[in-house]
Amino acid sequence: MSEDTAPAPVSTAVLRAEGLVKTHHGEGAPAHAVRGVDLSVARGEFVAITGPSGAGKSTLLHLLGGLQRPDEGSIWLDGRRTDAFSEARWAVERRRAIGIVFQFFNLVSNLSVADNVELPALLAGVPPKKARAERATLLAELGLEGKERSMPGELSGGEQQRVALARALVNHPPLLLADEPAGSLDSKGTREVMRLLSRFHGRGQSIVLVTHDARLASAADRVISFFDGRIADDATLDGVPVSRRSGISGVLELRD
Ligand SMILES: Nc1ncnc2c1ncn2[C@@H]1O[C@H](COP(=O)(O)OP(=O)(O)OP(=O)(O)O)[C@@H](O)[C@H]1O
Repeated sequence: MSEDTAPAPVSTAVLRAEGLVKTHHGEGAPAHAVRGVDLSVARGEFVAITGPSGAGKSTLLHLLGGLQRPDEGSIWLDGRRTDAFSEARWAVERRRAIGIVFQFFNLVSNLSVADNVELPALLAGVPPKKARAERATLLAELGLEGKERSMPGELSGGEQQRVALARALVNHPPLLLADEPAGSLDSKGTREVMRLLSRFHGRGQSIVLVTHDARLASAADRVISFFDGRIADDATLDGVPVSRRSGISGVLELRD
């Protein structure tokens, strides 16, 4: 059996990482952004990762989503080992298994709202008619009916983030990664994002959310405090450390 097809150590985990290390080599001293992270996220779980600026939160999320490569460590996504994937294989995997939303939406500015949402479905091989139907359902659900023909620049920040959410979810990925999704929104937009994340979570969507915002983090059912490249604390919102809940010290086996 190749490493690629070997089963993940915890079969209920939608995401599992072991021994992740990432150092950035830019100008000046190397930045040890992620210094040895073990993490397991159960299917249907909503995990918030908080911590001070520069702690390494975004780097960790980028590693988990294949947007950056770890220097060391292993990642399993929905049962498949992904850390040795090529760029092309990662691109396919992201379309299938991960939705990602960012602070600044990253919509394609010269495509309409409808096309932005349909594009990932079409790229994944979904028939055009089905992609249109998925898009229509999601945009209606997200309160964006009537905006299909708008261009992203014609929408408010909150509306653009809702389009980004629709685009991230159009292929029904097992995992949604969100990096400061309300970071550029006002309080109304923040509440809206929080409500939507909670709603999708309520339907079983697994979510990993990086945020500075304690209000957003409070929508999650587990909060990881990240500090200096490491997990400093990991607890469910009822205050139970995840290691104690699972009966395993260190890391992190979650629910059945
Ligand atoms: N591409 C890069 N090249 C060089 N250094 C980087 C790069 N990306 C991040 N870093 C550095 O790695 C460290 C962790 O950054 P990261 O963005 O992951 O932290 P963060 O916790 O998400 O911070 P913030 O909350 O401010 O976004 C910082 O010291 C940062 O300057």
